[in-house]
Amino acid sequence: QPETSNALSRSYDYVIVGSGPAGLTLANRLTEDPQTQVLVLEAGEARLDDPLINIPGFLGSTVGNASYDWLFNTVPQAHANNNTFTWNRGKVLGGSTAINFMAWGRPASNEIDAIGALGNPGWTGENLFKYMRKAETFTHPDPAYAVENNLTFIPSAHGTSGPLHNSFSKFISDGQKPWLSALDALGVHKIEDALAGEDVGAWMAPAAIDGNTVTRSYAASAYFAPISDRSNLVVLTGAEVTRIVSGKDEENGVVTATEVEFSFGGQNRSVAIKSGAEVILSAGTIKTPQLLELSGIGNPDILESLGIETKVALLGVGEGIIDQVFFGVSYELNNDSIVTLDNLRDPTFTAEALAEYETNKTGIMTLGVTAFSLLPLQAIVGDANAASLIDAQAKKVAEGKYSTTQKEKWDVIIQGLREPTKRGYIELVAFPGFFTSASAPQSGKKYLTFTGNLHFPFSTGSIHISSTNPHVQPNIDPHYYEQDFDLQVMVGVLKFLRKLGNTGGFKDLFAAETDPGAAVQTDEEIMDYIKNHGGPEYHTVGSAAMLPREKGGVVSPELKVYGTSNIRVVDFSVLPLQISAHPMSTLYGIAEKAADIIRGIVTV
Ligand SMILES: Cc1cc2nc3c(=O)[nH]c(=O)nc-3n(C[C@H](O)[C@H](O)[C@H](O)COP(=O)(O)OP(=O)(O)OC[C@H]3O[C@@H](n4cnc5c(N)ncnc54)[C@H](O)[C@@H]3O)c2cc1C
Repeated sequence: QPETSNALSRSYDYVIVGSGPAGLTLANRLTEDPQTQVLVLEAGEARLDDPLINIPGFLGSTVGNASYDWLFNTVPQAHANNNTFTWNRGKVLGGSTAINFMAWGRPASNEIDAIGALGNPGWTGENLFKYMRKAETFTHPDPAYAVENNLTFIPSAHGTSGPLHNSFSKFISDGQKPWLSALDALGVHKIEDALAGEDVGAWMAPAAIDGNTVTRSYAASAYFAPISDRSNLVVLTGAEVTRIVSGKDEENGVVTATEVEFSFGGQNRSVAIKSGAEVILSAGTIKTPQLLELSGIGNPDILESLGIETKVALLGVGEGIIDQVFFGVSYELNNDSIVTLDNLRDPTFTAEALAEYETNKTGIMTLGVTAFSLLPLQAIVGDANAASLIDAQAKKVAEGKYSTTQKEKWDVIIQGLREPTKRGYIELVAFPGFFTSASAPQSGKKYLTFTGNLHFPFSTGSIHISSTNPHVQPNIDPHYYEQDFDLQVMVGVLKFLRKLGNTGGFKDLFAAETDPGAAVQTDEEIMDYIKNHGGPEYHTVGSAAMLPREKGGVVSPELKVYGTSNIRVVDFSVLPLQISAHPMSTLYGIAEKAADIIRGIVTV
């Protein structure tokens, strides 16, 4: 942590807001040139030595803890029984990669091609995969362990020298082991490697765990710690950016950032943006649109109702957000000797597990989630039901009074739904422990939870400021289940998960379904369960979408905010469409690509 006054008396070529996977990737790559001066402003604190972050088995333990988590909330959701939902996000050096579940995945290549086809030249699956590989080093598993656990991979799909390390979990619970065979019995077949460009099927996934140190590999440990002594990089933690100050060229109307304001130690501070320098917003899907609006970039109606002068009228800021949702079905295991995360509710067990981890780097404290699958809708509800659901939704989209851009985005989902071998739609995961919320786990019992994750919801919402106070969170309104299609699909998913729980090795392992439990049977009861006990998957996109300006875009394919000369957005808010995978790998790839665009190594 540098002396603040020293840090602020220097002049910078890039001021990066937020130290998540995008912010720190950029900071690392841009400071490879010793002449380039970079400042990162991060609202959270650095916790590089924190065992709750670093030890994989503690996954989930910091979620909900205000020392690590922004703890945002949605507004009441009209189509989800008026419930509000907590949106957890990392407020710490490394952003959400410090608190996340470490699942390492990639979308199908054709999903990125579809984003390019919306009007973003240069954004293709092939090109972005190159950057995703650049970001990572994949440690091969021990061959015998790989055979025993069906851990397969295609070497060419993985990076060999990037900062972010990933590997297969060294611990797989016996509760998860029937995964591939039970899904196979239901017609969902194993694929060799879901990171190689096609991801429909079932697989055992790697996690963002360093294969050598067996610790979480995340933005701060991977992209910051190894280069923290670069004299041309300053990272200021506990610095919450509140606004970008800008000037406007009267002749061409282009806006140029001149200053970034932030609060630090209870005081208002600012850093000047010198001529030719840039501000890069990497504050994540919630805070990035908030900062744009507070800085006068957004919908004039919203800005002016709060007395904010409009610098750039961009109607797309905070619009078109898409949030993936999930719910769980939990089962009590009939064999108490199976080790799951439930064991960690027992302090004696945890102490022993930690000792084993410290000594041997084995046992449950090395755990990553591992058992994944991605299914087309047809595999969930059958061909005929899928066809009639899709046809009805396609008709609704074609005939509805929606904007042309909205229809174009939804048409991409519909086309994907009609190509079940190319595009997955629902992710299923086997989580080794109790991971539902309708009831509480019982002491001494072990559980396995299946999650059903809707990766391409039609429901689309917004994030906008409701106050000029930067410390007041914006109104987050994802419009969960506004499109009834999403809910109908999720009902089918719950029924499918129950079928899975009654299949093969799982049937023999499960004593009883805990949540939702036998009392929940009719479609109405299932819908209520999903609305009351499902929740966000923490993967929101779209609040500063990369699209042509006339389509409601906020940033260009170079990730430059339209109407500005020196403000970019590089984070998950730029994606105009959802992807089928957990975001991290894609995000590191986007930031690696952005670094090359910014340095002029590639044009897009
Ligand atoms: C609980 C949870 C579990 C997840 N599990 C997985 C998983 O298993 N696999 C996976 O791939 N992805 C997972 N994700 C998602 C993944 O971590 C995020 O998609 C990704 O980190 C988003 O990156 P980002 O840079 O857009 O934002 P973030 O990672 O959220 O980073 C934004 C950073 O900006 C900072 N910031 C925000 N506002 C300001 C401000 N005004 N001033 C200064 N700093 C600011 C924040 O504190 C934060 O450090 C999970 C996320 C969560 C929350």
